[in-house]
Amino acid sequence: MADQTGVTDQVDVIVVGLGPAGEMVGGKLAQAGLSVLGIEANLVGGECPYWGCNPSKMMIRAGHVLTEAGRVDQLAGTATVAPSWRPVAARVREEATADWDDTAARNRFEEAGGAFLRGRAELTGPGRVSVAGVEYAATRAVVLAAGTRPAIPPVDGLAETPYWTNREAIEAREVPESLVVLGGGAVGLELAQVYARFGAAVTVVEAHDRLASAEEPEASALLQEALAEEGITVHTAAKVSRISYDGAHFRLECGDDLGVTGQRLLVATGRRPDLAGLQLARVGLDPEAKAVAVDRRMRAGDRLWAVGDITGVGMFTHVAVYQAEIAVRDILGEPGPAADYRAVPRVTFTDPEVGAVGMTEAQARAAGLRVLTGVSQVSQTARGWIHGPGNRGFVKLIADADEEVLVGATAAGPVGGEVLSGLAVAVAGRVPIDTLRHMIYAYPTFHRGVLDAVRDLS
Ligand SMILES: Cc1cc2nc3c(=O)[nH]c(=O)nc-3n(C[C@H](O)[C@H](O)[C@H](O)COP(=O)(O)OP(=O)(O)OC[C@H]3O[C@@H](n4cnc5c(N)ncnc54)[C@H](O)[C@@H]3O)c2cc1C
Ligand SMILES: NC(=O)c1ccc[n+]([C@@H]2O[C@H](COP(=O)([O-])OP(=O)(O)OC[C@H]3O[C@@H](n4cnc5c(N)ncnc54)[C@H](O)[C@@H]3O)[C@@H](O)[C@H]2O)c1
Repeated sequence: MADQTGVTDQVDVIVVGLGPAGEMVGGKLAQAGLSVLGIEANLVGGECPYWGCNPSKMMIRAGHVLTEAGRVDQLAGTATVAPSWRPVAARVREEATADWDDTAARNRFEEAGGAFLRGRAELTGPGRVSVAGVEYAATRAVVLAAGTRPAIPPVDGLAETPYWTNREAIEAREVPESLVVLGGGAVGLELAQVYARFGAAVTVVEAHDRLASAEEPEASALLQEALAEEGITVHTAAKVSRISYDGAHFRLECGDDLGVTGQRLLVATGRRPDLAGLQLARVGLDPEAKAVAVDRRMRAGDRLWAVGDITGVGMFTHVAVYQAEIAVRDILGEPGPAADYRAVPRVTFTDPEVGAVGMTEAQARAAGLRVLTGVSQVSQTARGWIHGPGNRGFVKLIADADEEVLVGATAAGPVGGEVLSGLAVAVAGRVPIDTLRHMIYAYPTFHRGVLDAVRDLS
């Protein structure tokens, strides 16, 4: 096999899937001296560098530049802005993805000492995996790191249409005249705003009664307002009953009185692992489960570990690589802390950017905590006032009144994901609220809004 180098049928460790999680586990175990076989069906690096985090953030960066340039008239003179998708598509091709070529990542893995096999793996039993009918055995560990794929809802007609997932949206060489985005979560919102900023007439259709429903309701309201201001149409609580395509346009039927049309349709309704395809039942695990259940050391069974999105936790690259480090330590028998998800940070890179960590207010109340909340508005801070146009946002803190620590926080605004950093430390480190109230915050920063929110806790 052309893609097969130094592959033997018995190794210490087999890693199934070389996305951010599997690449890290495989590379580190190989560097530690174990014989590692890494199996990847598609591109070494996974979803994040080729169709996820990196190219989408390059697109978002370009959209932000356009919007900032549009504010010159209000702040600094005059500017004429003429959006062009050409440099964006070129940068995604040339800089982010090397035209979807994983040679560099594969070399990196092999230079770390791993043996690489391109193919789709399935489990054949404990410690055993097969690819294209050839079986491989691992004496020490099989690590499942097969990630997820888009969850396509069973809407009548959808499967017969040429809909986009994140992959086509990232690979696009042109901006459609109109785009319908099904799903108002992270993928849908980030890409909806990018495409709108480059001239598409965008409609977001969300089943839940608010956008970004995993986050604070204040974040949902903020995003809805910001998107509307940019001309994006948002339908929430929309139940799509049928989708059709007439060769030029998609049409979504949402009940009796709403029909939505667009030249392209992006389906962004979540992601699921393909557990049946991995033949999970052959190692005694439930292939119908939503994710592979793991303990706090990423163990999923006898000589079996799972890391990354396939575990259903977080579904972020930073969680995937966090779990990978824990699995590496556990497989090597090294000491170190077990997984702790109390302070998982997450950022939706819209404008305003929504950063959050730990629990939302609703989650804290559902957990039975005696909850205090504190809110400040970016526009009412000195920095927000100086910033002017584009200063929408807030800080919301969730505190455990008995423990006198923060258990969650949201920082939404121009650099919400960066403001989040201190809040993530406060939640992870259980910094006493009294300390947060009496420490010094640099003037005039966006993060000074945290002090106003701390003072507002009640
Ligand atoms: C549009 C978009 C934007 C995103 N933006 C961000 C962001 O800004 N920040 C963030 O933290 N996260 C972001 N994410 C999420 C991030 O991409 C994932 O959390 C991350 O890629 C998970 O890594 P993973 O290794 O678990 O899985 P994946 O990256 O999905 O990698 C799994 C790999 O396993 C391979 N595979 C699957 N089945 C098999 C098999 N049977 N045999 C062999 N190989 C197999 C796949 O081909 C794939 O390469 C984004 C996702 C999307 C879709
Ligand atoms: N910035 C980031 O870190 C980032 C960016 C993009 C994606 N991601 C990750 O990728 C994963 C997938 O993102 P996603 O946005 O696809 O999933 P998601 O679960 O975040 O959002 C999916 C949305 O689609 C809606 N939905 C589901 N079925 C629907 C239907 N039939 N009609 C209308 N709406 C429907 C849901 O209510 C939800 O709001 C996320 O878990 C996220 O962790 C992260």
